[in-house]
Amino acid sequence: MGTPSFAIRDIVNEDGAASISDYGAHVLRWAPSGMPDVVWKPRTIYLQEGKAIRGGVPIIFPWFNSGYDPTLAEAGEDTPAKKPKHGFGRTRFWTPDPASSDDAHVRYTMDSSEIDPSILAQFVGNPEPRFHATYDVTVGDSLSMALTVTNDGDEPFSYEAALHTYLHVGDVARAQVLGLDGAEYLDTTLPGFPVRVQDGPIGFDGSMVDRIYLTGDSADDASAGDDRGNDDGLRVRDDALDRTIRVATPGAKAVVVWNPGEEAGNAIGDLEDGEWRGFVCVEAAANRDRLITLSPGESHTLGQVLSVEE
Ligand SMILES: O=P(O)(O)OC[C@H]1O[C@H](O)[C@H](O)[C@@H](O)[C@@H]1O
Repeated sequence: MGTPSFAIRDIVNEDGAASISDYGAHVLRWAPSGMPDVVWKPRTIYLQEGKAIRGGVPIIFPWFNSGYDPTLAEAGEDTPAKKPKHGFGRTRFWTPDPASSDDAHVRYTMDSSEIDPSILAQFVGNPEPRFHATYDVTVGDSLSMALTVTNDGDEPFSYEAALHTYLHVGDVARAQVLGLDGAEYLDTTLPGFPVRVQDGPIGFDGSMVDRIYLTGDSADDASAGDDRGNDDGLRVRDDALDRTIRVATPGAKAVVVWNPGEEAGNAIGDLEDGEWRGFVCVEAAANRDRLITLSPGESHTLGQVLSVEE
């Protein structure tokens, strides 16, 4: 195998087109044929080892933000901050698997033997986890992403994960996230992350929105058969581009919704002023006390499927 490089793979077929970076196994953009991009990319993409790529679909693994240990939380203690922020999944070169890739599909792998033991020691419940991870991206008129982690060791371990998808919208002020009405969420913009209940669609007024929706096994399950207008599932309505993006989250236990708003958005070093208006992040997640625990030999797949409503 050669030295890892910042290779970018373009997947183009008659139904859609995507670009994927080996660094981070990071989907940089995706659009169904003839449509504006659905997965958002900033005007400039900075590729630098050790730094996360902005936009696209960062893989958050094996902890979210600075990490969360439920045992410590139950004991009333803070989890010591883990580094790097959001885990190492987005700042590693993943290994492409050409034998399992074609003009619609790319597979990447990563093995715990490639990771520094001092970083692995930060896993919840097991300082010496052994695992392999597989990331499958399927490109067409929908985009499917699936992160599968398998416990190859003799002891259980736990991890948090998210597919931190930046969805392109014409103007976030004219966009709404639908399908979470009545769902409980942690408002992580406030001290202590108070639990709130979503009332109606989620809108964006230029202040930061940063929420973890406690949807259960999937957002679709959470909204099944309810009478609050959630029956059509999780989606983003974009009045500026006059379209609706559907977001399925198989294997997720939470959904994170994030837009930094004006002040924090303009302060992000790898974004130009005003670029925060062009996206909303809707993330298939398993984080906080909804993390995933794998027994020896067990696997879990966290997925996200995007499509544009006809
Ligand atoms: O700037 P990043 O490290 O990519 O993090 C961006 C954002 O990710 C998630 O959506 C978190 O909920 C936010 O708290 C965080 O600010």
